[in-house]
Amino acid sequence: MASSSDSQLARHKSELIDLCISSQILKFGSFTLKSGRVSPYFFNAGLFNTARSLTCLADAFAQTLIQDPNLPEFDVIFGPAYKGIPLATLVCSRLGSLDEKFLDVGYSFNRKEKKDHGEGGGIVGYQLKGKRVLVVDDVITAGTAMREATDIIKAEGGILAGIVVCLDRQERTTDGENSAMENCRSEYQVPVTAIITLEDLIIGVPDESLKQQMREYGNKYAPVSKTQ
Ligand SMILES: O=P(O)(O)OC[C@H]1O[C@H](OP(=O)(O)OP(=O)(O)O)[C@H](O)[C@@H]1O
Ligand SMILES: O=C(O)c1cc(=O)[nH]c(=O)[nH]1
Repeated sequence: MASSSDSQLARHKSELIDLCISSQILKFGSFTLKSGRVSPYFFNAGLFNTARSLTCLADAFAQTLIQDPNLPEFDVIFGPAYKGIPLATLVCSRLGSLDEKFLDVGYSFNRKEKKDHGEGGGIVGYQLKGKRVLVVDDVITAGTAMREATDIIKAEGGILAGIVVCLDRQERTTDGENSAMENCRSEYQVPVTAIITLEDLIIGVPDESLKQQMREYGNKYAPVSKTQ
């Protein structure tokens, strides 16, 4: 069976894709997304649930961040609830162990429901006020979750520094013609990066009929510039 390591993808991408396929983090069927779109594939980052898979994910985030010539300076890594929470923790810890210049970088996440006892509030971890914030998340589809995350950062007095997601599904926003990633770039004017894209996933998926279903879905929700 061909694996994505036979392709031209960078090693950290192909290893991640192979893991997603072998661990069924990438699933096939019919899935209703946050946007209401019905997708024939689903990336379930909740299944990065072992030390082995988290190590692979941490490697992929770290490679992507460290190799990025446009990597912004940041003080805090923010992961939106829920699936962004372990990602922010993981990436913060991995960067600190790779380079001591990251040792004082903080991590933080929001609560989906505010807590009104104990320490209270909506943010756990490093406070964002006046800090340069890098957002990490599992997947971007129509960009709603990213807007919610950037609104939280703004409301907390943080300064958005950049965005890194594990998977860019390369879809357009629900209310426009541009890709959700492009929309973030132009709206926030910060570096916006993904470890892997739908195109990368299609390379890694061995089954021709699944590849075709992913292409058809991708075309249906592609940014308008890409469909012309
Ligand atoms: O770009 P979008 O169209 O917003 O879709 C992507 C978002 O949807 C999911 O979050 P969700 O809030 O569903 O789930 P979670 O609580 O499992 O993280 C996913 O984790 C992304 O954050
Ligand atoms: O758009 C979504 O809601 C979504 C897509 C996907 O592939 N994985 C996920 O967790 N959410």
